[in-house]
Amino acid sequence: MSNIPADANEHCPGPESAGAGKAAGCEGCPNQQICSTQASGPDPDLPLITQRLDQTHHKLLILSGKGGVGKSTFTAQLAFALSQTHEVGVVDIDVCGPSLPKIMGVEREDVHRSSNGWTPVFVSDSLSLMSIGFMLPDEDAAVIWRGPKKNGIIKQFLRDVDWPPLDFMLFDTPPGTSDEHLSVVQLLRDSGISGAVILTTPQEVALQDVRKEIDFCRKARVPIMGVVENMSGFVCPGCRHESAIFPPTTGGAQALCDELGIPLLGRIPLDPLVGRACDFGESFADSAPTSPAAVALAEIVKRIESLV
Ligand SMILES: Nc1ncnc2c1ncn2[C@@H]1O[C@H](COP(=O)(O)OP(=O)(O)OP(=O)(O)O)[C@@H](O)[C@H]1O
Repeated sequence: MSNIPADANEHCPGPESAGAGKAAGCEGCPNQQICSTQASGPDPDLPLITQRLDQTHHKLLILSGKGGVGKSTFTAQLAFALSQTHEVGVVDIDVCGPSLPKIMGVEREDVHRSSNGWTPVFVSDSLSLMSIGFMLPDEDAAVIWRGPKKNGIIKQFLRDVDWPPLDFMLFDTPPGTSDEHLSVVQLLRDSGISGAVILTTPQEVALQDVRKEIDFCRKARVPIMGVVENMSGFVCPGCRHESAIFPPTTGGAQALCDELGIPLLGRIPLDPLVGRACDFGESFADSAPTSPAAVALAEIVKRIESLV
């Protein structure tokens, strides 16, 4: 069977078999968890998703091991930057903590339905967003859903949304490796994921979790585009002196990337203007184009464009 992972156990029954993840031969296999949580047999909706996304060129997952390292902020700012020259769609699959409507300045918008499906919310002519945040009765409403329901809404975002032709589709994910990650990997199995960008901060505790994300990508066969180190030093807006707020005691993301042979895409400093831009739903490349964070982001955007 061609779709048996290279690192699977010798007696792998096949990731789409009824016994996937549960058969005796699966014991101790590095892919056991991924296989046991997916439904057996190919999802009948995969051809519909592939058809919906056949005008979408590059699909990028934005991942992080820890929460609060700036994944949604980075996704939004990357989307703003790419949309200057490309058509960009963003899918917020952080189902229980959707923050992109606010960070992208469209929190009061509604999703409309037409005969072609749901219309995503347009942040600008070249930037659209789909998030469960648009469907909640109020901004304080909690989404408390188990895996199958999360899988259902992610599927709807891919199968039922009338996405325009896109150069980039970015997926903002929850921290860690959970139901949402497994769902998106399975749902994009046929249409393909171009790569994953992994966000971290310089502390060892965050870097340890990056190793888990890398392991997940390798098991799920998602190409790793590289790592972005966020909150990497603080440049004082007054004297421009750079301080290490989170000192990289073990060498930070650079040492980890060197060890694992993964590109470090760049380092974004802590910058109060970033927090401000998020609170106001703005692009900080527009609101503070000469700030160290905006300059660092621009370099990362160039690297990502060169890697796809
Ligand atoms: N480089 C930065 N400089 C200053 N503030 C930042 C920077 N990056 C992110 N922030 C701030 O850090 C906070 C957390 O960011 P964000 O919500 O993007 O993290 P997250 O990784 O998506 O969190 P979660 O995974 O829990 O959703 C936000 O208030 C954001 O404005």
